[in-house]
Amino acid sequence: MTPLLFHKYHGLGNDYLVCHRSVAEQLRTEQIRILCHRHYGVGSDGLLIDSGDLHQPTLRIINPDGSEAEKSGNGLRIYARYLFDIGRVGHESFLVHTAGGDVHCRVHDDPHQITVEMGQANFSPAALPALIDQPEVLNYPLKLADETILVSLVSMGNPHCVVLVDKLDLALVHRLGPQIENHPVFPKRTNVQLVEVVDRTTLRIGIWERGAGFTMASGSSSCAAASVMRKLDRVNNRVSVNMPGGQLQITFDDNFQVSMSGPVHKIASLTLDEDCFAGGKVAS
Ligand SMILES: N[C@@H](CCC[C@H](N)C(=O)O)C(=O)O
Repeated sequence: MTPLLFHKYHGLGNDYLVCHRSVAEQLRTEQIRILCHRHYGVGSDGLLIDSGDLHQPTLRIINPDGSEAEKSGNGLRIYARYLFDIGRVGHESFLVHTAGGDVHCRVHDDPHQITVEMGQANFSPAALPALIDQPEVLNYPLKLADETILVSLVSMGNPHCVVLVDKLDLALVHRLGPQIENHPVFPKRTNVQLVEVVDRTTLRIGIWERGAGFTMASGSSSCAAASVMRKLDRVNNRVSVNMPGGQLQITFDDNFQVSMSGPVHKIASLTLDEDCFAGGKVAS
């Protein structure tokens, strides 16, 4: 049996455990839930699985509820830094395969700083998917249990539902997040962002992640929120996105190709004790 070796990193407080495919293959979904649990396990906002392919880095992203995500912005920055730390890449730009599309990553001279070319923001609801028969969904009235809110949809390779608010209130993120995440219009659920426009170069966002809940930061959410605000002409093509965990820089070209830059820090390398899986059961 391969030792259960993990490497823990965070990007602005959005924390992930990274492991090799041979380690992940030993884990059942229920065990991943325990591993990511903050009391029964090591605790993380998800698991990043490295294919170990020396020629073509390939990343799988597992949410803490055991579901699989197509893409993750902070996950990609962390994966890039992990590949740098183990000597598989240097400072040159390199390609990573994800289920949500190929991206280019670059570790800066200061290896805490990483840029990911996240690909093109896709405003078609079919891309999320969302069951709304329109070419694009901007400020669409979505009916919730007790209210109707205006939402805008975008796929960054993974699904996002963006809600523009006058003033960001994190309690509202906790109240609306799970309702929107699990709304029947989203057959594969969705990530959710509440967005306050501070000015044409600055956003504040609160995030509710699919399969993870409230998180301190999210890279794909920052790209999604900035893309929708760009589409609505509320921001310029360079935007600072502020989250409870800190700030990411997002830039666009004229075709909505999105670039994201921000920090990553390593927390620890650790070997999991199998006893971890004997002591807890996490609700699915
Ligand atoms: N934290 C991530 C997003 C992770 C995946 C997401 N929960 C999903 O299910 O799509 C980020 O930084 O982008």
